[in-house]
Amino acid sequence: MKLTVRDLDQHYGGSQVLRSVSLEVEPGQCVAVLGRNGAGKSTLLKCLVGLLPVTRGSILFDGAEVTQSPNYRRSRAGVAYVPQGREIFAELTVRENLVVAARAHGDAAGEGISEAIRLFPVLGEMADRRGGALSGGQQQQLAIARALVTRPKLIILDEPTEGVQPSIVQLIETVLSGLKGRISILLVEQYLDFAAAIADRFVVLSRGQVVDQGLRDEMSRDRLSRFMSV
Ligand SMILES: Nc1ncnc2c1ncn2[C@@H]1O[C@H](COP(=O)(O)OP(=O)(O)OP(=O)(O)O)[C@@H](O)[C@H]1O
Repeated sequence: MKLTVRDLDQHYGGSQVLRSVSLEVEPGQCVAVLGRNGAGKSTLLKCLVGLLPVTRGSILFDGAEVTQSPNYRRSRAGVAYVPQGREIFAELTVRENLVVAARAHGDAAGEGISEAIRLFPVLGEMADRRGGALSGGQQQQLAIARALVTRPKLIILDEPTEGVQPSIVQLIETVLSGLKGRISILLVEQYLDFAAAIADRFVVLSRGQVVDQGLRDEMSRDRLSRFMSV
Protein backbone atom coordinates (compact mmCIF):
# COMPACT_ATOMS: atom_id res chain seq x y z
CA MET A 1 0.00 0.00 0.00
CA LYS A 2 1.13 3.51 -0.73
CA LEU A 3 0.56 6.06 2.03
CA THR A 4 0.37 9.72 1.07
CA VAL A 5 0.13 12.47 3.68
CA ARG A 6 -0.38 16.03 2.49
CA ASP A 7 -0.20 19.25 4.48
CA LEU A 8 -1.53 17.77 7.70
CA ASP A 9 -2.36 20.11 10.59
CA GLN A 10 -3.53 18.94 13.99
CA HIS A 11 -4.48 20.93 17.08
CA TYR A 12 -5.05 19.88 20.68
CA GLY A 13 -7.47 22.57 21.77
CA GLY A 14 -5.76 25.87 20.99
CA SER A 15 -2.26 24.48 20.50
CA GLN A 16 -1.08 23.37 17.10
CA VAL A 17 0.81 20.06 17.27
CA LEU A 18 1.25 19.18 13.57
CA ARG A 19 2.15 21.83 11.02
CA SER A 20 1.66 21.05 7.37
CA VAL A 21 3.18 17.57 7.59
CA SER A 22 3.67 15.85 4.23
CA LEU A 23 5.28 12.47 3.63
CA GLU A 24 4.96 9.33 1.53
CA VAL A 25 5.54 5.66 2.10
CA GLU A 26 5.89 3.76 -1.16
CA PRO A 27 4.53 0.18 -1.37
CA GLY A 28 6.85 -2.19 0.48
CA GLN A 29 9.03 0.63 1.77
CA CYS A 30 9.97 1.32 5.40
CA VAL A 31 9.97 4.94 6.54
CA ALA A 32 11.14 5.94 10.02
CA VAL A 33 9.90 9.15 11.64
CA LEU A 34 12.48 10.55 14.03
CA GLY A 35 12.37 13.46 16.43
CA ARG A 36 12.61 14.55 20.04
CA ASN A 37 10.04 13.87 22.73
CA GLY A 38 7.01 16.04 22.11
CA ALA A 39 7.81 16.63 18.43
CA GLY A 40 4.39 15.27 17.48
CA LYS A 41 5.35 11.79 16.28
CA SER A 42 2.68 9.84 18.20
CA THR A 43 0.08 12.44 17.31
CA LEU A 44 0.92 12.01 13.62
CA LEU A 45 0.48 8.22 13.82
CA LYS A 46 -2.85 8.56 15.64
CA CYS A 47 -4.07 10.91 12.90
CA LEU A 48 -3.02 8.41 10.24
CA VAL A 49 -4.94 5.53 11.82
CA GLY A 50 -8.01 7.66 12.55
CA LEU A 51 -7.74 7.89 16.33
CA LEU A 52 -7.41 11.68 16.22
CA PRO A 53 -9.09 14.11 13.82
CA VAL A 54 -6.95 16.38 11.68
CA THR A 55 -7.69 20.04 11.25
CA ARG A 56 -6.38 20.36 7.70
CA GLY A 57 -4.74 18.29 4.99
CA SER A 58 -5.30 14.83 3.57
CA ILE A 59 -4.38 11.19 4.08
CA LEU A 60 -4.57 8.75 1.15
CA PHE A 61 -4.21 4.97 1.04
CA ASP A 62 -3.30 3.88 -2.49
CA GLY A 63 -4.60 7.22 -3.72
CA ALA A 64 -7.99 6.92 -1.97
CA GLU A 65 -8.89 9.66 0.49
CA VAL A 66 -9.37 8.37 4.07
CA THR A 67 -8.88 11.63 5.97
CA GLN A 68 -12.35 11.48 7.50
CA SER A 69 -12.71 7.68 7.70
CA PRO A 70 -13.13 6.11 11.12
CA ASN A 71 -10.40 3.92 12.57
CA TYR A 72 -12.19 0.62 11.85
CA ARG A 73 -12.51 1.44 8.18
CA ARG A 74 -8.81 2.23 7.85
CA SER A 75 -8.08 -1.02 9.63
CA ARG A 76 -10.29 -2.88 7.16
CA ALA A 77 -8.48 -1.17 4.32
CA GLY A 78 -5.33 -2.94 5.52
CA VAL A 79 -3.68 -0.64 8.03
CA ALA A 80 -2.49 -2.09 11.34
CA TYR A 81 -1.27 -0.01 14.27
CA VAL A 82 1.05 -0.97 17.12
CA PRO A 83 0.66 1.82 19.68
CA GLN A 84 3.28 3.06 22.09
CA GLY A 85 2.82 1.12 25.34
CA ARG A 86 1.51 -1.89 23.38
CA GLU A 87 -2.10 -1.84 24.68
CA ILE A 88 -2.56 -5.59 24.55
CA PHE A 89 -5.50 -7.13 26.45
CA ALA A 90 -3.88 -7.86 29.83
CA GLU A 91 -6.69 -10.15 31.04
CA LEU A 92 -6.80 -12.29 27.89
CA THR A 93 -4.29 -15.03 27.16
CA VAL A 94 -1.73 -14.64 24.40
CA ARG A 95 -3.79 -16.94 22.17
CA GLU A 96 -7.01 -15.01 22.90
CA ASN A 97 -5.29 -11.72 22.08
CA LEU A 98 -4.36 -13.13 18.67
CA VAL A 99 -7.73 -14.78 18.05
CA VAL A 100 -9.63 -11.57 18.80
CA ALA A 101 -7.51 -9.70 16.25
CA ALA A 102 -7.78 -12.46 13.63
CA ARG A 103 -11.57 -12.78 14.01
CA ALA A 104 -12.05 -9.06 13.73
CA HIS A 105 -10.54 -9.45 10.26
CA GLY A 106 -12.48 -12.52 9.25
CA ASP A 107 -9.55 -14.88 9.69
CA ALA A 108 -11.38 -17.28 11.99
CA ALA A 109 -9.20 -20.20 10.91
CA GLY A 110 -6.24 -18.35 12.31
CA GLU A 111 -3.74 -18.94 9.52
CA GLY A 112 -2.33 -15.56 10.38
CA ILE A 113 -1.87 -16.76 13.97
CA SER A 114 0.36 -19.68 12.96
CA GLU A 115 2.42 -17.32 10.86
CA ALA A 116 2.76 -14.82 13.73
CA ILE A 117 3.87 -17.60 16.10
CA ARG A 118 6.41 -18.75 13.55
CA LEU A 119 7.87 -15.24 13.56
CA PHE A 120 7.71 -14.86 17.36
CA PRO A 121 8.11 -18.41 18.77
CA VAL A 122 7.87 -17.29 22.41
CA LEU A 123 4.20 -16.51 21.80
CA GLY A 124 3.59 -20.20 21.08
CA GLU A 125 5.33 -21.17 24.31
CA MET A 126 3.30 -18.56 26.24
CA ALA A 127 -0.01 -19.16 24.44
CA ASP A 128 -1.98 -19.81 27.63
CA ARG A 129 -0.35 -17.08 29.70
CA ARG A 130 -2.28 -13.87 30.40
CA GLY A 131 -1.02 -10.96 28.33
CA GLY A 132 -0.50 -8.94 31.50
CA ALA A 133 1.88 -11.60 32.85
CA LEU A 134 4.33 -11.26 29.96
CA SER A 135 7.56 -9.26 30.10
CA GLY A 136 7.76 -5.94 28.25
CA GLY A 137 9.62 -7.52 25.34
CA GLN A 138 7.12 -10.39 25.11
CA GLN A 139 4.22 -7.93 25.17
CA GLN A 140 5.83 -5.99 22.34
CA GLN A 141 6.12 -9.19 20.30
CA LEU A 142 2.45 -9.91 21.04
CA ALA A 143 1.45 -6.39 20.01
CA ILE A 144 3.29 -6.74 16.68
CA ALA A 145 1.94 -10.26 16.16
CA ARG A 146 -1.59 -9.02 16.83
CA ALA A 147 -1.13 -6.41 14.14
CA LEU A 148 0.28 -8.98 11.71
CA VAL A 149 -2.56 -11.51 12.10
CA THR A 150 -4.80 -8.93 10.43
CA ARG A 151 -2.59 -9.35 7.33
CA PRO A 152 -2.00 -5.65 6.87
CA LYS A 153 -0.76 -3.88 3.78
CA LEU A 154 0.69 -1.10 5.92
CA ILE A 155 1.89 -1.50 9.50
CA ILE A 156 2.39 1.59 11.66
CA LEU A 157 4.49 1.17 14.80
CA ASP A 158 5.09 3.67 17.62
CA GLU A 159 8.50 3.11 19.25
CA PRO A 160 8.58 -0.69 19.04
CA THR A 161 11.96 -0.88 20.83
CA GLU A 162 10.94 1.16 23.88
CA GLY A 163 11.71 -0.77 27.07
CA VAL A 164 12.71 -3.89 25.13
CA GLN A 165 15.93 -5.83 25.76
CA PRO A 166 18.59 -5.94 22.99
CA SER A 167 17.99 -9.56 21.93
CA ILE A 168 14.29 -8.83 21.34
CA VAL A 169 15.12 -5.58 19.54
CA GLN A 170 17.24 -7.74 17.22
CA LEU A 171 14.35 -10.15 16.67
CA ILE A 172 11.91 -7.32 15.92
CA GLU A 173 14.47 -5.89 13.48
CA THR A 174 14.74 -9.26 11.72
CA VAL A 175 10.96 -9.68 11.52
CA LEU A 176 10.33 -6.17 10.19
CA SER A 177 13.20 -6.44 7.70
CA GLY A 178 11.64 -9.69 6.46
CA LEU A 179 8.25 -8.03 5.97
CA LYS A 180 9.65 -5.13 3.98
CA GLY A 181 8.96 -5.42 0.31
CA ARG A 182 5.62 -7.14 0.97
CA ILE A 183 4.21 -4.75 3.55
CA SER A 184 4.72 -1.00 3.83
CA ILE A 185 6.07 0.07 7.22
CA LEU A 186 5.89 3.43 8.96
CA LEU A 187 7.63 3.59 12.27
CA VAL A 188 8.35 6.15 14.94
CA GLU A 189 11.64 5.48 16.65
CA GLN A 190 14.09 7.10 19.07
CA TYR A 191 16.64 4.33 18.70
CA LEU A 192 18.65 5.40 15.68
CA ASP A 193 20.60 2.17 15.13
CA PHE A 194 17.39 0.17 14.95
CA ALA A 195 15.74 2.69 12.61
CA ALA A 196 18.85 2.79 10.41
CA ALA A 197 18.87 -1.01 10.16
CA ILE A 198 15.42 -1.26 8.60
CA ALA A 199 14.32 2.11 7.23
CA ASP A 200 14.74 3.06 3.57
CA ARG A 201 13.94 6.69 4.33
CA PHE A 202 13.95 9.00 7.32
CA VAL A 203 11.54 11.81 8.05
CA VAL A 204 12.57 14.16 10.84
CA LEU A 205 9.90 16.00 12.85
CA SER A 206 10.61 18.98 15.07
CA ARG A 207 7.85 20.96 16.77
CA GLY A 208 5.27 19.37 14.56
CA GLN A 209 7.04 20.17 11.29
CA VAL A 210 9.01 18.04 8.86
CA VAL A 211 12.43 19.68 9.08
CA ASP A 212 14.42 17.14 7.10
CA GLN A 213 13.89 13.96 5.11
CA GLY A 214 15.76 11.74 2.72
CA LEU A 215 16.99 8.28 1.87
CA ARG A 216 18.78 6.52 4.71
CA ASP A 217 22.09 6.52 2.90
CA GLU A 218 21.89 10.24 2.23
CA MET A 219 21.38 11.15 5.87
CA SER A 220 24.46 11.17 8.06
CA ARG A 221 24.27 10.48 11.76
CA ASP A 222 25.26 14.08 12.47
CA ARG A 223 22.48 15.35 10.28
CA LEU A 224 19.95 13.15 12.10
CA SER A 225 21.16 13.54 15.65
CA ARG A 226 20.64 17.31 15.56
CA PHE A 227 16.94 16.54 15.91
CA MET A 228 17.13 13.56 18.25
CA SER A 229 17.01 13.49 22.04
CA VAL A 230 20.38 11.85 22.38
N1 LIG B 1 -4.13 14.54 24.59
C1 LIG B 1 -3.38 15.64 24.47
N2 LIG B 1 -3.85 16.86 24.78
C2 LIG B 1 -3.12 17.98 24.67
N3 LIG B 1 -1.84 17.98 24.21
C3 LIG B 1 -1.30 16.81 23.89
C4 LIG B 1 -2.02 15.57 24.00
N4 LIG B 1 -1.19 14.56 23.60
C5 LIG B 1 -0.03 15.14 23.24
N5 LIG B 1 -0.07 16.48 23.42
C6 LIG B 1 1.00 17.44 23.13
O1 LIG B 1 1.30 17.36 21.75
C7 LIG B 1 2.69 17.46 21.52
C8 LIG B 1 3.16 16.27 20.72
O2 LIG B 1 3.03 15.08 21.48
P1 LIG B 1 3.35 13.64 20.88
O3 LIG B 1 3.03 12.64 21.94
O4 LIG B 1 2.71 13.50 19.58
O5 LIG B 1 4.93 13.74 20.69
P2 LIG B 1 5.97 12.62 20.40
O6 LIG B 1 6.91 13.19 19.42
O7 LIG B 1 5.29 11.35 20.08
O8 LIG B 1 6.72 12.48 21.78
P3 LIG B 1 7.06 11.17 22.64
O9 LIG B 1 8.28 10.63 22.02
O10 LIG B 1 7.29 11.74 24.00
O11 LIG B 1 5.88 10.26 22.58
C9 LIG B 1 3.34 17.59 22.89
O12 LIG B 1 3.59 18.94 23.13
C10 LIG B 1 2.29 17.07 23.83
O13 LIG B 1 2.40 17.70 25.08
